Amino acid sequence: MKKIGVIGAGLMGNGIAQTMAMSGKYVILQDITEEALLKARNKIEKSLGRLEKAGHINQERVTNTLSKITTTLEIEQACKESDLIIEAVPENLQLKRTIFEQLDRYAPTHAILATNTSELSVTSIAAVTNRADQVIGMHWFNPAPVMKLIEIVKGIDTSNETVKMIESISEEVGKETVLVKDTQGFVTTRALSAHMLECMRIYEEGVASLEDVDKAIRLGLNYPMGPLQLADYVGLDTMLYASEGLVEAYGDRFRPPQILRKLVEAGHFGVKTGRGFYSYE
Ligand SMILES: CCCCCCCCCCCCCC(=O)CC(=O)SCCNC(=O)CCNC(=O)[C@H](O)C(C)(C)COP(=O)(O)OP(=O)(O)OC[C@H]1O[C@@H](n2cnc3c(N)ncnc32)[C@H](O)[C@@H]1OP(=O)(O)O
Ligand SMILES: NC(=O)C1=CN([C@@H]2O[C@H](COP(=O)(O)OP(=O)(O)OC[C@H]3O[C@@H](n4cnc5c(N)ncnc54)[C@H](O)[C@@H]3O)[C@@H](O)[C@H]2O)C=CC1
Repeated sequence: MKKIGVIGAGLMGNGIAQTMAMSGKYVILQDITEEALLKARNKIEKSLGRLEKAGHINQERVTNTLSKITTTLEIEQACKESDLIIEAVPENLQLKRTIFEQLDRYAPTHAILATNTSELSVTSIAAVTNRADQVIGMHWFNPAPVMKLIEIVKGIDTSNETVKMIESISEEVGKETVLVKDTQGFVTTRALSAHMLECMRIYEEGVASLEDVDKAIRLGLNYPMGPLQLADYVGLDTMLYASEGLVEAYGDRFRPPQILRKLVEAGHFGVKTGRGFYSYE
């Protein structure tokens, strides 16, 4: 697999594009606005700069990586020569199904179509294509260039060959994998949601301040980030979208707390909008 199409250039799409390009893949990154593509390129440059400053890569690798990434507003363009297409648009089943219809139409017949969904049904997304055996969940973690895992989700019709190909390319780009069944929230989103939800409720009930809930989990349980800080980092909009599917599958235990709903209603999505649980302005 040499050419990778990435659909959606947001938080995850730009990190996935960067990771692939750093491993020598040619990447074509697609989004619906020039602004999103520009922002993505800036984020990639910043992230590469960080890695260079930390001594992990040299200037030549930065230049080389950037030269491997092109951008487009046309989904057909992102598909037509790609061996693997990774979708990273917002967490909405209908939107993803519409995108996959197009991926199936424009991608070469050999291409694998992967979704970065956090919890939606890979089987349902695959069902709109004529190549369900070549559709798979490839669930990355934020920040994609740094996090070590890819959670591979095998839909009902995903072939073993497709799983092997995705295991192989994940390893090639420096990631470890786990293989999971196509169930709502897989392993990681289900586990993370339960943890985050309880922490939000603890904060909402006034048991401790925002900072102290985060500090307790960070220092007491040795997590790299506090849960509310992590929620802002992931994006509160994405979390709320993800909660809808989890509530449908598992009921009230995943019902989002009022605080999350209100922040999203106010347009405070976390780091990406400058305000969430915390302020970043
Ligand atoms: C509750 C509501 C209802 C229930 C529903 C909830 C649904 C929840 C659904 C969630 C759905 C979406 C999430 C998902 O699908 C999966 C995820 O991605 S979950 C999030 C996973 N990520 C984490 O948990 C991150 C945790 N944080 C960390 O690991 C670290 O804090 C982090 C690596 C981000 C930063 O490290 P830190 O030590 O804190 O800071 P440094 O600045 O020192 O960085 C360390 C190291 O890493 C390099 N680096 C960091 N970021 C980048 C980057 N973007 N690009 C390049 N490099 C980066 C940095 O340079 C440092 O390198 P050194 O070599 O150590 O210098
Ligand atoms: N935020 C996170 O930490 C993680 C998110 N995910 C999943 O990755 C996917 C994307 O999430 P984020 O990158 O956080 O979202 P985001 O909101 O940062 O980015 C989504 C991007 O998709 C673009 N987009 C919207 N409609 C589109 C269309 N029709 N065609 C092409 N592009 C379109 C948007 O303009 C935006 O740039 C979701 O499924 C999410 O659940 C998975 C792992 C971690």
